Amino acid sequence: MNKILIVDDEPNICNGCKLILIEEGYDVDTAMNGSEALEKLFEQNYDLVLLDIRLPDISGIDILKQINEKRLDCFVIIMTGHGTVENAVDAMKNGAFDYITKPFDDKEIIKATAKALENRTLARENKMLKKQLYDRFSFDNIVGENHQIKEIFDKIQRVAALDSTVLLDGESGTGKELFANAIHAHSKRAGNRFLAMDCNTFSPALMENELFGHVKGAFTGADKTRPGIFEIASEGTLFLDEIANMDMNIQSKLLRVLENGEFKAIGSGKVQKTRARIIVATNMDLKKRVAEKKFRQDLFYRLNVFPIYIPPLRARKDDIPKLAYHFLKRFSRETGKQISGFSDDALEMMVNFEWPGNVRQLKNVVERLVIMSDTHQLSRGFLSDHLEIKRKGGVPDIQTPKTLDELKAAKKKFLTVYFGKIEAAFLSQAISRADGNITLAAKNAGMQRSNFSAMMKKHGIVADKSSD
Ligand SMILES: Nc1ncnc2c1ncn2[C@@H]1O[C@H](COP(=O)(O)OP(=O)(O)OP(=O)(O)O)[C@@H](O)[C@H]1O
Repeated sequence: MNKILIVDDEPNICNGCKLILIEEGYDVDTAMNGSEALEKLFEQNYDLVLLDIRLPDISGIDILKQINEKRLDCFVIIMTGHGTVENAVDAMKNGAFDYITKPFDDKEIIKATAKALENRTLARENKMLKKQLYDRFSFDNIVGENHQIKEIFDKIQRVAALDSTVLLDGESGTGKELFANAIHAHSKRAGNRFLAMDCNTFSPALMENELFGHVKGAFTGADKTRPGIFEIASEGTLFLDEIANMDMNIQSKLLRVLENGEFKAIGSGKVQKTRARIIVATNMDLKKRVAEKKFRQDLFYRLNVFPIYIPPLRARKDDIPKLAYHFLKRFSRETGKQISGFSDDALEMMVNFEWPGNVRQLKNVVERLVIMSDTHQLSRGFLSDHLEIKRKGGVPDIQTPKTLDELKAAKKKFLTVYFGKIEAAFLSQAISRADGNITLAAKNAGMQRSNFSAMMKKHGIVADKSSD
């Protein structure tokens, strides 16, 4: 039950308000002067204080200042009988949530109280969400004892507080998105949105639309104005993954955003401003892309203000046992299995494995082991069966390449044929698990709906509109 303190030297007001608010189901206390009010405030926890601005001993403003100083977790509504704007403005400046002018009727006091308490609940939830976000991406949940990872933690802590652009560079699965999230969670933007976008998934036209939005009538089908993520994430953080694949035309638009925060929605002549913090990631050598004229040099310099290199897992083998145990604990908890650990030779095998898919691959292997295991300890034999499946399975029917170009073509074919199949299967499974509800499927898969839909489009998967 919400607890309220009414502070007023007029007994009629104190008792009258008390009766009204008790009727409304609140737990109400009163104080007839400033020192009694402070005594009660320091002793008990109140959700809301209705505070008269003029008291015989201490002014309401001074009490308000004490509430702020002592960081008491309550909202304050100032009651002023003198109705001057100055009093009210002064009170609001000192952190009061609202003010009401005497004389007020029952309805006014009930409405003001309900509004303040509703806002207080929201503020509390927001604080809790911020804390959850912070805990999730706190360094305790990012495993890394290796000195290179510790240096990354240090860099992240330094850069998080600023609004600087960060470039995360590392192979796929090394944790770039996890570190981007950690930067956001440790920044002053933590209470605002973190939006991620994969530049690989979108065609240039879709990408421009997603980033900058469009105005009504900008193209066929644009039946209403829709904001892009630069507008939506203006107070938050925007994570652009696989930046090396960004279309050249969009690269120049991104450069403008980075230089002065300006952009234009598709079909609009109006320049808009964004304050979004930008974090980008790449698993390609951006300098090489610049040399190949596939990436703008000026954009590269703009993005390279604060580069963070995340080494592949094989270059930080000392972290493998810790990571393996971290995931073992997590998946054992999730599946309710009692698995005490890995045998020594299983751990040794893991440490010596190359992990081309980095931490993501290790995580997936441990998840599979936990699901399949019926024993208390995971042995080397069991592990090797599950690593072998990966190695034996899926060797594609591609002739051994003789030149570098053929090797590149083979790699492309391999990715298109095999990874495409995995991507399509992943989408179908997610959609069917969510009974055809695309929004839910995207949410469960940990993706933004727009990214999910773009991936569906790429594979020609059509949504069952009736169920979404
Ligand atoms: N140091 C770590 N501690 C705990 N979990 C980690 C760590 N590094 C990565 N992971 C986990 O591994 C998975 C892959 O990480 P993430 O998606 O951040 O990689 P990425 O580099 O962004 O990959 P990609 O380039 O393919 O997008 C995620 O589930 C992430 O939570």
